[in-house]
Amino acid sequence: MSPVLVSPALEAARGAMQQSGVDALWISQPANIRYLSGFSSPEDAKLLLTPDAAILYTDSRYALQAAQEVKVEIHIARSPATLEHAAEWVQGLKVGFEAEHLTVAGLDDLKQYWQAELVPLRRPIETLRLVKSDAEIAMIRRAQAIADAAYAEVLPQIRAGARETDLSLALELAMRRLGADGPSFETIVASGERGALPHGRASDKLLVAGELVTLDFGALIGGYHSDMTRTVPVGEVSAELRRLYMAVLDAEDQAIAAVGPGVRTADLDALARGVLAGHDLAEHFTHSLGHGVGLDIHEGPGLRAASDEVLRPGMVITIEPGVYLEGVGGVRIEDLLLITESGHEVLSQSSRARL
Ligand SMILES: CSCC[C@H](N)C(=O)N1CCC[C@H]1C(=O)O
Repeated sequence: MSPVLVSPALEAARGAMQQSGVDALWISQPANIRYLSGFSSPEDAKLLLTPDAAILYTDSRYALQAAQEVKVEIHIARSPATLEHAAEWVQGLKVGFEAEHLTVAGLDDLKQYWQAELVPLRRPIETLRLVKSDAEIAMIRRAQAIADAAYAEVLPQIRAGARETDLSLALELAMRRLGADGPSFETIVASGERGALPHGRASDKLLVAGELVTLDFGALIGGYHSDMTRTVPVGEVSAELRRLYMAVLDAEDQAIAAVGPGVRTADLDALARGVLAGHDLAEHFTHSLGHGVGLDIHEGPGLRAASDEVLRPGMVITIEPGVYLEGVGGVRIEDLLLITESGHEVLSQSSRARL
């Protein structure tokens, strides 16, 4: 039996377990496993949490790494031996599982190997991750500072003739050199008409004078992400592109000014959409205003119409309005914000272009 664990995250998870009316939790979502155990290769692990045990299951490739990183009990095995071992712990219990992360085959396996009542739960651990601890905020702050520094290094290279992939590589190299474990996600560099692709991966296209280029990137440290976007003119741009840019800047400014504890995320999304409607651009804002950032690049709270979430101090969110016009291009400006007791702090420090 593992020692009684006092990690705040595990304690909170046990609280969530009780509230959901289950005796144990079977965790398969990688960021949730990392959050609860500290294991840095959670894609190849599972976690079982009972009232008096926490067991990380991983395979022999990670035996040493797990012993170095993890404070909970470790069991080295591959499925189905994993499930056979866990079966002894869950016998006769009500076991919650993550409905959004267990495959149909995974659930079949649990039914085959366990004599337990299986209870689907929605986001049992993600809910705990919404509000970050001071240590988590420090990691995200560092990741963002690295992304800002990398952007400052690469900015002079954003000029006519530069290749999108060279800019993405330069950003990723600079972030690694500055201490990142890697990029947060595949860096987006979308210039000219490609700017109409919200997730336009860097291509071999060369930047042309008169275009806008959107760069969306982040750094990863200790599993924590940062996320920011800048749209930059390549030389002089047309009055139409300038109009698009100023409209998005206006939407971002107004949304950021409204961010604070107690604010409904759906209201922020509506506010930004309203600003863009005032510029006749609402139909071109085709995604949500933003999202939480932490161990996952996209996590709660969602800043979208269908969300009923309310901002709380300690949440880290993006504000990222954008407009996308096929055949013309696009603009997105994104900053990373920490919700504080009195309002917010903008964590991303890079200046935005003023056209
Ligand atoms: C592939 S991760 C993309 C990160 C980016 N900052 C982002 O979150 N978005 C870009 C377009 C909208 C938004 C999204 O919802 O993906």
